[in-house]
Amino acid sequence: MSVLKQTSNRPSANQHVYDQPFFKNLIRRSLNYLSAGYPVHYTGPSGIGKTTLAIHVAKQRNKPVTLISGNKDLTNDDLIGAYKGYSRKKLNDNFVRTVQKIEENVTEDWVSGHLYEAVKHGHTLVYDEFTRSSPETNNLFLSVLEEKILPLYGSKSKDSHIRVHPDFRIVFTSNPAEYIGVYDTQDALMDRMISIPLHAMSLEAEVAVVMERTKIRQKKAEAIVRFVREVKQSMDGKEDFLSLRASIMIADIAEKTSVRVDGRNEAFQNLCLDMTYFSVLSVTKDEEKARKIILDHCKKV
Ligand SMILES: Nc1ncnc2c1ncn2[C@@H]1O[C@H](COP(=O)(O)OP(=O)(O)OP(=O)(O)O)[C@@H](O)[C@H]1O
Repeated sequence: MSVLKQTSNRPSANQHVYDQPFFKNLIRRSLNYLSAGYPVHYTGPSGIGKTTLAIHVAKQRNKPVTLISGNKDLTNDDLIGAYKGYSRKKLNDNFVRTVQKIEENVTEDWVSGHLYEAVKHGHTLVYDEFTRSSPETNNLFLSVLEEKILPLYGSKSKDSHIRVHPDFRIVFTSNPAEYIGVYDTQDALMDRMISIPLHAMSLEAEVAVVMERTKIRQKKAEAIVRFVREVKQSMDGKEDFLSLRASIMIADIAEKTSVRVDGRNEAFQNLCLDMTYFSVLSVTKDEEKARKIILDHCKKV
């Protein structure tokens, strides 16, 4: 689990990607839902920008942002907190030389969980890939969303719960249920959030992201994005294969290692092959065909 705390709302590097009408509208709606008290949930295939968008939206609320990544090992102790470790106090009273009195005090120390802190102090929580955590762990969120309390189950705390701060909000993200390592989402939890399906970005938005992330020039970024999209299209446009990350990696490596972005350049062909071959092969299952598809599209660059 990772936690990110952010108090400032500096304009982020990806600001101009989100200035596009599609994102502007989506971000405005999301902020409205959050301010009305509803959690927002972005769902969609891997690598289309859900986490980046969720963090961007969360930052817009001008409250500290806490990021929790869902995983099967996430426990109530991680979320709520627990008494861990020991503090030991030893008093050696040797005032009278012949008499020795030793007093020992052992206490457990409370370590707050990330959800506890976020709920208590009114953070905006980004719960990334929440369906990778077990449904038992996610049950905690039912009480948080419905009763506005965080129950302190099994924490040995003398309090049974803490109240949710009125500013506390959650932005969830998830991959579709057919992904490996994803649990079925509980209807009760889904019922309490506003789920917005995200699909691949427009060409312009993808080019803007690639330029943002790699500082590559627009023409080269566009050529790379087009190449990846065309390969994807030749696989019936399967959404969850060859994400934006492939374009970012090709552009990044081409920039850092001075590979000329040109379909006739063998080094660029090899780069395109290395970045996409495994994904294409996983769909075609035919090595020759996979190579041909990639090289045919690469040579058009
Ligand atoms: N608006 C943006 N500005 C800059 N980079 C972006 C933007 N959106 C996405 N990216 C980059 O695209 C890549 C994929 O984005 P992200 O991790 O947010 O996708 P995701 O849908 O959450 O993926 P996953 O489901 O695999 O976690 C990352 O490298 C991210 O930094």
